[in-house]
Amino acid sequence: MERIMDKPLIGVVMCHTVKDGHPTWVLHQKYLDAIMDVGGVVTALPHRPGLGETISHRTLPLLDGLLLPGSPSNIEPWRYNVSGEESESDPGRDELALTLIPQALKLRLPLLAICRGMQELVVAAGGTLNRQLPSEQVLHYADTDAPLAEQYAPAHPVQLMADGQLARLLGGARSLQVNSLHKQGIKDAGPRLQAEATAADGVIEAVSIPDHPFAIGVQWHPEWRYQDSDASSRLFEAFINACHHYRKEKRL
Ligand SMILES: N[C@@H](CCC(=O)NCCCC(=O)O)C(=O)O
Repeated sequence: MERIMDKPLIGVVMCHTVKDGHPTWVLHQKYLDAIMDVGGVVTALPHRPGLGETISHRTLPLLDGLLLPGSPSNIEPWRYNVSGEESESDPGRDELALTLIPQALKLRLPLLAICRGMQELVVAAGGTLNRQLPSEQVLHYADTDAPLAEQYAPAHPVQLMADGQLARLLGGARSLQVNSLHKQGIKDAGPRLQAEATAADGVIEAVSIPDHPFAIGVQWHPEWRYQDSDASSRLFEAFINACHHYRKEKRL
């Protein structure tokens, strides 16, 4: 039987919002359930502008993995050298995520980045975002008034790169139907990232850092009813396996 101390500890970056006038931390339970179901334990990472570096340095040594979840908020465009205002921002999250990611990459700490999280991985790795994806060829954004099951239903296919990390991890799959709840997306993945999946309009929908044990970002939401999808289950299991491995190596 697995001992308590053998379970990998996964840090999950929180989202900040204002609810009924109260500054509030939010995180959909589905992200935490997926991690705990496959054998991890989670610790929430709230943040504050100005404290990103400190939080990063104090928490990373304790972690065996990092999950960057989705969020309705957007990364402020100045973070990738684009001018303009961002009305749906979460500056503390930008700061923490963009501090944690380079350090996690250096430590070879496993990292799974979902939707906004994948966009953070792109920006941290020197890439840029398209702030408003076109929707003529592929509809990337679901109607937020629709029932959740409809919003998170498979929306379009992505082609997986042959011999890519993701394709390998998904048992050699060549394509995948994915849900789609993002208005922004990758414009230029930058020099460090490997494209792992692409939508029919050419938008890169999944990336990885080559030569890293597990640094994968997906633009879709594998955590949504992950048990019903072989691909999503495999992704979370592979992530936790990498976290187990990291933990073991760290303790040697
Ligand atoms: N705001 C960004 C990122 C989109 C995103 O992360 N959506 C998540 C929706 C809520 C969830 O299920 O966690 C964009 O619009 O591109």
